[in-house]
Amino acid sequence: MTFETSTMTKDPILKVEHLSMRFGGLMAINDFSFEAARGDITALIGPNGAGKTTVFNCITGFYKPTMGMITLRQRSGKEYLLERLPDFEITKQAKVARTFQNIRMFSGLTVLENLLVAQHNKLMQASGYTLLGLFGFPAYRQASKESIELARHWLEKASLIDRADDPAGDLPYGAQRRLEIARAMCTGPELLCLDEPAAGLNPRESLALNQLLQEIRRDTGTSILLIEHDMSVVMEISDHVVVLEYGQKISDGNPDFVKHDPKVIAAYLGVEDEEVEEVIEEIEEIESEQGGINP
Ligand SMILES: Nc1ncnc2c1ncn2[C@@H]1O[C@H](COP(=O)(O)OP(=O)(O)OP(=O)(O)O)[C@@H](O)[C@H]1O
Repeated sequence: MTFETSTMTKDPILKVEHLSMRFGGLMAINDFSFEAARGDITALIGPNGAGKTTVFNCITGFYKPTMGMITLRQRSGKEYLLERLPDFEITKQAKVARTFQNIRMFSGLTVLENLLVAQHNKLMQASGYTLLGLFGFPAYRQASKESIELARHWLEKASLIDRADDPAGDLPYGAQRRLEIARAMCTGPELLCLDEPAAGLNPRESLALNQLLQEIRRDTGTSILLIEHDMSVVMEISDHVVVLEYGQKISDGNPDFVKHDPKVIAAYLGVEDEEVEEVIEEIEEIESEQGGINP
């Protein structure tokens, strides 16, 4: 289950090139390009309505972009042009998993059952897609055993093992968010896309989320792309931050670079360019007093 960090390369797993998305008269994304490195946690941030979810929806196949190329390169070297694939193939073949801004799970099923449902494709394949296969094939029995083991593994990682037999809908909000991530991990993704995973979490739940994501990166080498408004999460766990404003990229670099970038500060605070220097000075003062800032 562990990934050899020594074999981890910094080649891009995802390349988004000249992406544009038009909704009628609105150009929601305009000639947007960025790369996410394999094994990194890359954060996509920006003010409300900047276009972050639209970019996610293009990557995961919910929208077909008006223009542009989205290339996913797996560890094996196999490449997929995501803008040409239907969404189910993006999950199944290209191995991109996602979670949503609003939690989506089977709340009447148990926590464990939610993770087994996520492995449905693998189990059906092992059954040979026949009823007889479901009952008779040793391959199915083996796959079924492996699915339960994988589910238990991710329940432990997400600190949910004690709740395995409870209905998913009974879990507290932060635990439901971790369940969504555990469920996505059960599909064995190469790229995990998380849409605002920290939304609505209290500080303790937020810390548990940070730890889970860092563990996923460290132990599996899975690349993570996340949209997040909570800057404490972004700055704490990201290797790379890309900033969008009005559908265009305004900054791209490591968290330290981005949080001091005048363009980012101006975008978040809505101040004029000439006021930015003044604001940076104020922020630096606060930073030296408190030991950390958010743009
Ligand atoms: N299906 C759609 N049809 C029409 N306009 C849309 C659609 N989806 C998004 N938009 C518009 O595209 C722009 C970007 O929206 P998007 O949801 O991608 O921004 P966001 O950065 O994710 O915002 P937030 O942080 O508030 O979630 C907005 O002006 C939004 O109203």
